[in-house]
Amino acid sequence: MADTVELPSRLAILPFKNKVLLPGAIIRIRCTSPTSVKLVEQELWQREEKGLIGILPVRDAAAAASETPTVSDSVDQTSKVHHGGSSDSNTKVQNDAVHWHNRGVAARALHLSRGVEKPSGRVTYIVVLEEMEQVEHDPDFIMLSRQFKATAMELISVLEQKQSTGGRTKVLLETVPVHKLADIFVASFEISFEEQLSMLDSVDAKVRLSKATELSIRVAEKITQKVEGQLSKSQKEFLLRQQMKAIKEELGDNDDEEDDLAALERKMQSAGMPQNTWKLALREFRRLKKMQPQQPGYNSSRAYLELLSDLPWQKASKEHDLDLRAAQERLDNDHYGLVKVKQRIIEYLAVRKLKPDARGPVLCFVGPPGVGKTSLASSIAAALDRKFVRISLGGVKDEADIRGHRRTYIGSMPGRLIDGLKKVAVCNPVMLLDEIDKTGSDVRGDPASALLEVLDPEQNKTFNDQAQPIPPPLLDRMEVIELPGYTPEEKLKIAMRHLIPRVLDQHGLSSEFLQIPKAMVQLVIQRYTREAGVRSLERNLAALARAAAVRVAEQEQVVPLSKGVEGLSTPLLENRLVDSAEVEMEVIPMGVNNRDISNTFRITSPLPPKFDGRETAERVVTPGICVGLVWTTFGGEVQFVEASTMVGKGELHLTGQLGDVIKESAQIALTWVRARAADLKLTSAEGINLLEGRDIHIHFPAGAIPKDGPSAGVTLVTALVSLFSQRKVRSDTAMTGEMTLRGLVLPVGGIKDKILAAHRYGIKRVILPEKNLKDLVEVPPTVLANLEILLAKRMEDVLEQAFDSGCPWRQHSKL
Ligand SMILES: Nc1ncnc2c1ncn2[C@@H]1O[C@H](COP(=O)(O)OP(=O)(O)OP(=O)(O)O)[C@@H](O)[C@H]1O
Repeated sequence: MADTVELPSRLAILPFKNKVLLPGAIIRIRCTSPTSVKLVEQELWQREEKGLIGILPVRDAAAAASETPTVSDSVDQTSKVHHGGSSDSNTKVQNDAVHWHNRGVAARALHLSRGVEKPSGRVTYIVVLEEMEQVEHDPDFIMLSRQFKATAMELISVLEQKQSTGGRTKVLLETVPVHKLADIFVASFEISFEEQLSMLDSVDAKVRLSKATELSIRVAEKITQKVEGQLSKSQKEFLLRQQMKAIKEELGDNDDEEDDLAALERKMQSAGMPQNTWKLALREFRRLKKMQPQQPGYNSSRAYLELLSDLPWQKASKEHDLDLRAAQERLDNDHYGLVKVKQRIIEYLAVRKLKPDARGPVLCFVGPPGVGKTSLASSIAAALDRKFVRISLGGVKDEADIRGHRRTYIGSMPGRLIDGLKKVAVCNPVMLLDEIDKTGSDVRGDPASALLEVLDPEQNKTFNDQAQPIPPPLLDRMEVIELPGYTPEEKLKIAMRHLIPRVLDQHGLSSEFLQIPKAMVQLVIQRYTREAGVRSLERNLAALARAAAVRVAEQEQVVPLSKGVEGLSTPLLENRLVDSAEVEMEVIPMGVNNRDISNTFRITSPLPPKFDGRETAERVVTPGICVGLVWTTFGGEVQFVEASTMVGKGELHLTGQLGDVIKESAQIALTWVRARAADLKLTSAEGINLLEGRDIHIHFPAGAIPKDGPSAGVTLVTALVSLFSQRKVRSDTAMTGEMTLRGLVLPVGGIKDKILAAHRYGIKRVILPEKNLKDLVEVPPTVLANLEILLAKRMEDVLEQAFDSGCPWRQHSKL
């Protein structure tokens, strides 16, 4: 820092061409003109102590041309002016043409060196000058200085991001008195001559400080603009923040950022994090406090801490003493049937009651849609008096969706499980991970492995699964509970006891207003739905309720109506069922304005029902078509197989959504039939051997359900034999089973579901592998009573049963 010195009343003036020595700055100049050399010699060189000199800017001729008379080329002249005076350049200068600025600074020579140019022998001086300045003690000045220092720090950070120049400048910040920094900074900026002059003209150091702050912000902005893309946005933000900060400080407002951080800290403290998490959070918080909001990582660090504070570390649903009877009642009230499943749940609850900290099982519900997997999970939650959260994993391909992103990743988000916990806001919910089988894996990692970690440790979770491949190690951690499809009788009971009351309630109706008779529900089940679960049934019932709601609402407005009013017999339910129906419904008396306004009515829709039990008969009209029973993600399904043939090279073509296993089965079937072609004497109506020089095309037409699995073997052979022998298979018969190349019929899975499907389609006869006999115990007797079950050991047995007149094989072969 320059010492404070008494300035002499007269000072020699050195002109400074197009440059300004700003207060606080240090500058190195080279004096070459005879006048300035003389001045330096007199005023500085020949003195013993460090000399003082005045520095006054002068305008270059070109720069001044537009506004002032031409100045001499050589402005390197000296003049004597009163220090600090605002002497008028027009009156005091020797040469009128020179455009002297009216304000300058007093400078002290820090260093002098003399040189002699060769060969001219001209003497030159190099002078290092420092502006002399008085130290201020004004509190406002000190405040402004500090404010400037903060801005300077920010500017340095911006510079650091651009280039690594921070080190030296930072040292400057530490060592140079704050009030001088402004001048030094401004002196180093690339600003216009005019701006420099304006700085110089600000004699008041406080004004200079404010100007310097402003300039620093502008310079930072300029740099920011130069820095490409995304950075510019964050830095602009920073600049705005700085400006806001400066304004706030000016107004004496509290700093927002600090307030925010203080609030975050309070939130963290009250979140009740466990010790190790708390330590981690605290470390992160300290890091955050040191960061500038525009700094990369600030936002993600903050979001992370916010999330940690938001998680329900301590908040739990209160655990009541488990009342097993009440839990059983609850499960029974919510769900019809599902005896085994409910029993398993009660067992689990009993174990929990005896050993509350026991590691609970992860239950994995497997079954077709609409069989109550989700609602059962929510019942478990209700029975446990806990909150319920359903997390859909369908379509998750990225491990980060489960595990969460790395915190430092831009736009990072917590995983779905943590997100679920945050939403449910308690730490002990019943969590349903829905559609776990629908997760896939790709380059972004394997969600299943992340799930494995999640499910392995102490947590009790309920799992919803639709029986597509789940990696074995993951499946290993779960207890699989199957929920098969329902029989029509079970569906009827579910509808009467559960679905109808719920649907009515959802539509603002009650059984007082609307009664849907049993026969009608049966009709809906048989003719309008063909599903393993009850979702479509529920939708149809809801459609009826909506129709009734409209009518009830209309009646409320258009009263009074007497009994038997014609208006009510209009096609109320037309188009209300999924595809309309011929149904009867009763709206029983209800009171509106104390009057009975309703009655019974009948609706007849001209539209045919969706399913009428004739479908299989209609489809199995030509040879080559056969009815198979398959297992898909929708439970058991009836599947039509169509085989046809055309001239070709004996190739096999398969179409439909098929898996590899079915393709293999088709190859085996064809090989088997070919091997027996001679015995079968398979010829077309025209007497051509159908296997010679012909391509075979097999198509699986129904729906867009991907089919895989081996259970189509016998169906494929039957379809081929039917095609080649040109004989129709029985349309009331469906079959399932795999077979070997030698014709042995092998058992297959999903028998119960397949039989339920056959029953839904109105099929009367089912051909099963003999070894599947044991599976029939699972099939409800009401369903079995309506079916003829035929057991097959060899392929010939199947063929024997599939055709009206016995096996074409037997007719043709000697076997
Ligand atoms: N046994 C039952 N008793 C009473 N209601 C049932 C029963 N089974 C299913 N439901 C009802 O059927 C509807 C569909 O069930 P839910 O949504 O739980 O099926 P889901 O098996 O989870 O289907 P998805 O696999 O497609 O999610 C729900 O309203 C549910 O309450």
